[in-house]
Amino acid sequence: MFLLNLKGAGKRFQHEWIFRCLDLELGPGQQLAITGSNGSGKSTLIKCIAGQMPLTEGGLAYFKSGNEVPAAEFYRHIVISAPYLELPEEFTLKEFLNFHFKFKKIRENTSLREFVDMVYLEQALNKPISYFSSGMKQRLKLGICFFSEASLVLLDEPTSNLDERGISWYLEMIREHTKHKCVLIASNDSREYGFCQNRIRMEDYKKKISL
Ligand SMILES: Nc1ncnc2c1ncn2[C@@H]1O[C@H](COP(=O)(O)OP(=O)(O)OP(=O)(O)O)[C@@H](O)[C@H]1O
Repeated sequence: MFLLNLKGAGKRFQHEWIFRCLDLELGPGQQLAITGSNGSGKSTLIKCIAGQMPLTEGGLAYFKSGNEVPAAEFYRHIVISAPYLELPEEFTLKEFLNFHFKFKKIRENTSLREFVDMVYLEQALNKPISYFSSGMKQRLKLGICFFSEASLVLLDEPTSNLDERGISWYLEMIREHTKHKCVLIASNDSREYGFCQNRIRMEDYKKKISL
């Protein structure tokens, strides 16, 4: 059993509060859409939850089987796909997958062969990632999220660079492969998050301070 808990969370850059007073509690099988206009702080919140950026105030905690996970161990339970995260371009797909799945276990009963079929990259196994199209890179980033063993899946703009087939594929993957995970989606496109039971708008957590 996994639990993500944010209490009174706030983030400020210099003098500007991006969000404040944000409380969240999410567990397995729950999906949260983080919506808001450009620059409202969706990616900033995702980065804070991923442990890539510290909160300015408030608390962030993960619990696994009732025990709090130490901050230094968060990354073991999290997978993230975001436009600002780069893939190692000099690796071939095969080299990258062998490397990645050394650190994050591939989902039980899934082989590398099945993985590449699922993300329809079977023709690209020996191709350097630098030669991938932007859609191929996006399917790889998302596939890593869907097929790694992790309780918390963070997706920032998940269908960017995907065509209609890719978007249908994304929705099917979400349906079939995230049932018992906690999924957070930062997005402005309702097709990406229409299925989420929980939604927040970043504007509701914006409080500027005057100095
Ligand atoms: N490292 C940083 N230092 C200072 N300001 C930052 C930093 N990162 C983000 N910001 C600012 O925080 C605000 C929120 O940015 P963020 O990227 O989180 O928004 P967003 O909702 O994801 O936007 P978009 O929909 O355009 O992707 C913006 O005003 C941005 O300029």
